[in-house]
Amino acid sequence: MSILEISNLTKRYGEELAVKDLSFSLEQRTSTALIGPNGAGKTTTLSILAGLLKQTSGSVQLNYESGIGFLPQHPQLFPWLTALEFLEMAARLSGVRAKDVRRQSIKTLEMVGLGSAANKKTGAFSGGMKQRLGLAQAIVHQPKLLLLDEPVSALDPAGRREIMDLLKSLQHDTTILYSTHILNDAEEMTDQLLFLQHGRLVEQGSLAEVKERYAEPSIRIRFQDANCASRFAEGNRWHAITKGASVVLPIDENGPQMKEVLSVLASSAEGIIGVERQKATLEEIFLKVAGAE
Ligand SMILES: Nc1ncnc2c1ncn2[C@@H]1O[C@H](COP(=O)(O)OP(=O)(O)OP(=O)(O)O)[C@@H](O)[C@H]1O
Repeated sequence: MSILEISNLTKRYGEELAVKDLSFSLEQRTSTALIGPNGAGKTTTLSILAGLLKQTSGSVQLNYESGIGFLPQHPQLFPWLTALEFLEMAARLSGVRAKDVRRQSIKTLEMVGLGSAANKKTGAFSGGMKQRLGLAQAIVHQPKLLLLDEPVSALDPAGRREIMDLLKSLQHDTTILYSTHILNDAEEMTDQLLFLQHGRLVEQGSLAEVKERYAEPSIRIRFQDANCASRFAEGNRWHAITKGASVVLPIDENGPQMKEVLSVLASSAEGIIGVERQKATLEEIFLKVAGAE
């Protein structure tokens, strides 16, 4: 069952059309990545869904009663409060029962890796710590729907890893819609991908579907080192692209040219480690989708 249905959502800021005729739905307990370049309309969409902004037209239908958790792109924390004071306030505002506020706040701070900073003032927090506390206020009341605007962009790789793992652990009973610029993260946790460009949905589907749609037949030949790779690529007739110690050939592994490539590899190339089918990364697909507009 879908938990949220968005139909023909449009938002204008005066003359500026920030979101155009957007339709999609979120199935229960799935995660959806909203990706797109700067100004694509991600924040506008999430803010409408969170009820902070009113759409110009179109509908948002929420098919359940319980609350929503929202992490804005730049969470407002009160610098004079400690992390625990802030989170207790957020817990009360989002309807956590008075007797559970303290326990639930401490538990949530621990979940986001801020257990030892509970009594520090948020004014002294680093960007990453602020992001974690922002996430804590979004999940402190255990919402069934989480809307997260760039949840990991302010974090370093280790912090991103930790928060992605936390989000994945929430997935079993939460529906998550998050925007991100970091395509590796989207690749890691997503049941549905939504590509926004100039406010329009330009591509949509599961990661596997989208990858299949943009898959271009090619093979990657891995060599011991970059010298072997460039020697093989030199003067070749397959439009080879050398990438470090690998050579990518834009040919179909099941096509007629493959036999020829294999016979050259068998007879002359040194330092070959392996041959594999080349898979498109989300980054490459994103550039293609964005470039095609
Ligand atoms: N309050 C506003 N008034 C006027 N125009 C706005 C306002 N907020 C956003 N816009 C415009 O709407 C468009 C979409 O902006 P939005 O912030 O939703 O994009 P985004 O995908 O979240 O971008 P980013 O990745 O940079 O956060 C942009 O062209 C932006 O300039």
